Amino acid sequence: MTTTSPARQPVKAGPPKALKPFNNGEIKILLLEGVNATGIKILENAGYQIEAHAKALSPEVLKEKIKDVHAIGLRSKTQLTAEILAEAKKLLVIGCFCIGTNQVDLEYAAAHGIAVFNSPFSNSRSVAELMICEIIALSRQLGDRTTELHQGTWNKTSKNCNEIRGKTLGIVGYGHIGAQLSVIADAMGMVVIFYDVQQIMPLGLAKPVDTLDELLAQADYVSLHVPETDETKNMIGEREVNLMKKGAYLLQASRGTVVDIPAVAAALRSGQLGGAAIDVYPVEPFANGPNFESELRGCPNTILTPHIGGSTEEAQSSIGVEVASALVRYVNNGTTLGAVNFPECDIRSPSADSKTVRLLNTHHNVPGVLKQINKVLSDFNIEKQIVDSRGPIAYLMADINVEHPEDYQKIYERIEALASNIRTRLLY
Ligand SMILES: NC(=O)c1ccc[n+]([C@@H]2O[C@H](COP(=O)([O-])OP(=O)(O)OC[C@H]3O[C@@H](n4cnc5c(N)ncnc54)[C@H](O)[C@@H]3O)[C@@H](O)[C@H]2O)c1
Ligand SMILES: O=C(O)[C@H](O)COP(=O)(O)O
Repeated sequence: MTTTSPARQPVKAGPPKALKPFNNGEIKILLLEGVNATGIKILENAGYQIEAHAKALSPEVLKEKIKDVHAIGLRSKTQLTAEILAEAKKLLVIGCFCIGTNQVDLEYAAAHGIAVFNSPFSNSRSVAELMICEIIALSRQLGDRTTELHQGTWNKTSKNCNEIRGKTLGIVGYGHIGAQLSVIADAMGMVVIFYDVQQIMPLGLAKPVDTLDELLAQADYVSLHVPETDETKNMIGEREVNLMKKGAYLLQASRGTVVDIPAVAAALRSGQLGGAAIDVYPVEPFANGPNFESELRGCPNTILTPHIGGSTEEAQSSIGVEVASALVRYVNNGTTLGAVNFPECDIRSPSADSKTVRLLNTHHNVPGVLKQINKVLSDFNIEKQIVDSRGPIAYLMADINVEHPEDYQKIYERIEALASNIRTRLLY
């Protein structure tokens, strides 16, 4: 006789519980630098109180405004230094509605239990397309021709104007943008080489080179796509420009600190560089207006753009959705997936009919912490728990079954009182 074991029944899960903050009251969020309407809508639908500004705020005004908010959304201009963050006593989370996060003191934020999210690749295609446009524009001296004609000068010439087909593009930093640029340039018949500190799979016919110097010596066009770090500061200066082929072109849309501007301006004026397209600067004006000073102004065949690499409707719209959704997930559920300065944790939502309370605890990553936390929680049934660490900080999410709402305050106070505590939240 054969027996068949009964089919394993899935545990019935009801609709997920919409968790509410126990100790934060109404969530207030400050949005700066024209965060896209797609993001604002998601935050409005979450019921948050929103104050949105089209521009960055001065540090003095920001210091005041940040005191009262639980979340802040910004782009590349707003500098969230330790000094400014020190004023932000209620701040839970920062959303960088862009790729770069160098404008935020990430370590200070993590040490104070503030998670930071960004949009790692929603504007990569926009930047890559601008680079392609500029490679051709530099090769045909379009900037100079259009300026001359606007001034009434007809200057029909083919001197030093070239096709890009068969020319060598050297990409420095083969990440999201560099790789995207590589694919398009390859399809347009360029020879692509790249240099990256990591070993990355080449796309199409692209080939890695071992050193930056090697790339500079071989490329007709050098395009920079590295982040701002101590190592990339002034990565392209007088020495590097002189290693480039005479008449080669430089494209810079990474971060302003990566290029030594006076060295590049001198090379453009001497003819060592045949042209440059620069989108980012060591110091960028605080607001739009006639306020841009640079040695690059007036250099030959030099395209200057005001940090617009990622400024397309498509990029801004998807960044709005991506970052606002991450903020809502963190505030409402405690999920840190995608955080750039926090351990990444997530647990399944409890069902709507449960008596689950979710504990979120950022703590110092030291021995014995979990023993202390679980001592507090041991009076209750822990349904799920996850903890992860990143350097000196750790983050714990725990769903606990709590029968009596009067126990919420007790749990909160006892966890907050632990010496290891950085920040505690309860959602119920
Ligand atoms: N101009 C704009 O509007 C605009 C828009 C988006 C991004 N950016 C900037 O572009 C840069 C690149 O963005 P991404 O999304 O491609 O980043 P990414 O993190 O995907 O890629 C960066 C790459 O650079 C490499 N790298 C780091 N240090 C290096 C070094 N010293 N030498 C060589 N390679 C190094 C990394 O290994 C990585 O592969 C960032 O600084 C970002 O802020 C500017
Ligand atoms: O980091 C980025 O994504 C770019 O520098 C674009 O920044 P922005 O959103 O301030 O234009």
